[in-house]
Amino acid sequence: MTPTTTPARTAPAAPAAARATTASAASRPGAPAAPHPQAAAGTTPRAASKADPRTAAEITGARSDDAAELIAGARERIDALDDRIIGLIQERMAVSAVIQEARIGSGGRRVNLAREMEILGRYRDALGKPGTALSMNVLELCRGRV
Ligand SMILES: O=C(O)C(=O)C[C@]1(C(=O)O)C=C[C@@H](O)C=C1
Repeated sequence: MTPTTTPARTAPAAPAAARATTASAASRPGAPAAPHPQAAAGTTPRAASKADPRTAAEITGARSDDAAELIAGARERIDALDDRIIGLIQERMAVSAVIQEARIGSGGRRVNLAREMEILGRYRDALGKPGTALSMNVLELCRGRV
C-alpha cells in the first residue's frame, strides 16, 4: 500500500443510464417478469424479430418454449437488478470520493486501511470468500488501485 496525496477519484458518468432501456413495468422491483419478446415467440422456429434473427432457443439455450419464456423473464429481472447494482456502486463511489476529499483536504491520506478491513469483513461474512474479492473490487472502484 502506497500512501498518496493524489485527489480522490470522482465517479464517472453513469453507464447504467446509457442503457436505460428497462423503464418498462416489468423492470420495477416486485413487478411480474415480462418475457423477452423474442424468446417468448412461441413456436416460431426462426427470426422472432427483424432486430434479432435468432430463435428463442438460440437466445436462451432452452429446449422448450416454456423454458425459453421463463428464462427470458428471469433475464429481464437480472438486467433490472444489475442496473440497480451498478447505480448503487456509482452512488457509493461518489460518497467515497467525498470522504477521501475531506481527508486529503485536511492533510490526511487517501486510504484508510482499518476501515477497509471492516468492509472486507462485512462482505466476507455476508458472501463468503467471493465476497472478499468483491469488496476488493468495490474498494478499487471507489479509491483507485493501491
Ligand atoms: O471510509 C473511508 O474512510 C473512506 O475513505 C471510504 C473508503 C470506501 O470506499 O469504503 C475508501 C477508501 C478508504 O481506504 C476506506 C474506505
